[in-house]
Amino acid sequence: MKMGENKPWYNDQLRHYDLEFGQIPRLHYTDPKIDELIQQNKPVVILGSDIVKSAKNRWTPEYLEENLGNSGHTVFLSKGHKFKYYDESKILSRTNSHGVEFTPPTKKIRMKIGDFMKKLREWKPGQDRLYLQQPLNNTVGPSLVQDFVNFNWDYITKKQTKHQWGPLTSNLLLISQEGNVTPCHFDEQQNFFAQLHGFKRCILFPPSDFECLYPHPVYHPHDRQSMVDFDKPDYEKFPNFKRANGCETVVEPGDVLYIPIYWWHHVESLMEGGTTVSVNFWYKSGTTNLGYPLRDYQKVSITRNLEKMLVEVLQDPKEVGPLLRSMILGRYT
Ligand SMILES: CC[C@@H](CC(=O)C(=O)O)C(=O)O
Ligand SMILES: [Zn+2]
Repeated sequence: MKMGENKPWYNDQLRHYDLEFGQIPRLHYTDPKIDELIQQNKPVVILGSDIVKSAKNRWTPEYLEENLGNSGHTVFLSKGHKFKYYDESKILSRTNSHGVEFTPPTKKIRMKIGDFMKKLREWKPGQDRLYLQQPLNNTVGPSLVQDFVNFNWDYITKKQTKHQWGPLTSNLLLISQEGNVTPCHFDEQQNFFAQLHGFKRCILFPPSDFECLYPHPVYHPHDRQSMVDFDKPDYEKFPNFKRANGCETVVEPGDVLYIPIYWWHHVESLMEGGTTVSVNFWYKSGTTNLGYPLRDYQKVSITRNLEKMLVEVLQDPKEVGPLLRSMILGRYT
């Protein structure tokens, strides 16, 4: 079905990209195919579950303003609609002493929820955009704690156990201004991404699209982020981007999207769709029993470890390319 038909949004609320995307399966939570897909490390949208029923459409921006607590939260500011993540610890690292100039694309500040909501209400085009991204912790108000306790932890924990995931590491609360984009990246955790208010378009690519999405080097602050600007792809620098095999869905309140570990994902709050609220559940991956042939995400993990070791031992990132070329050209190619 074309995106947007018989749906509470319109196609022109979706940003336009050069690629065509398949559809991520959307299955009722009782469908056994869900476990098959999770086992295969493939994405699926879980429908009609009560996983976050206690927060679905209840965690509205106004309710959160009342109940999130007054301790101040992490807010990112951006000049444009993109909020590209960067690892602050890698800005100052030694390997960057080789003149890798890095200007953070967003500003990270702490803001009280009341100020954040006021800024959202008064926002004018041309002003910095805002995105609140705060791990849920014990500073939230009692009403939110109750809602959180009332998530369907039985269902979630059963999935975690059945698929031998590691421990839950965090739940990131996301309050996004309409139209904001989190550009394409992958995480090294399993993720149940729950949509609570408003609509978000999620475009996912398999780990095997590594060669099409050109991640920054591991030592770079934008490690795990794609170098390709989806709004204006540079096909000279990134020719394989046109071969990327994306699939997409628009998550609605109550939907839970399984974003498998090492899967690339681009997330956008629909334009003119109002403020959106999501919460994710990040799990460490379980112990990897290496079966052969290796899975695509296992190969990505191996290349990352290799890259880290080479940068560490060579010290100068500019030596990694020549060394790898001399090692493989004419011998493994
Ligand atoms: C972190 C922000 C992003 C979600 C995501 O990347 C994740 O849950 O891993 C989004 O919703 O804008
Ligand atoms: Zn992510």
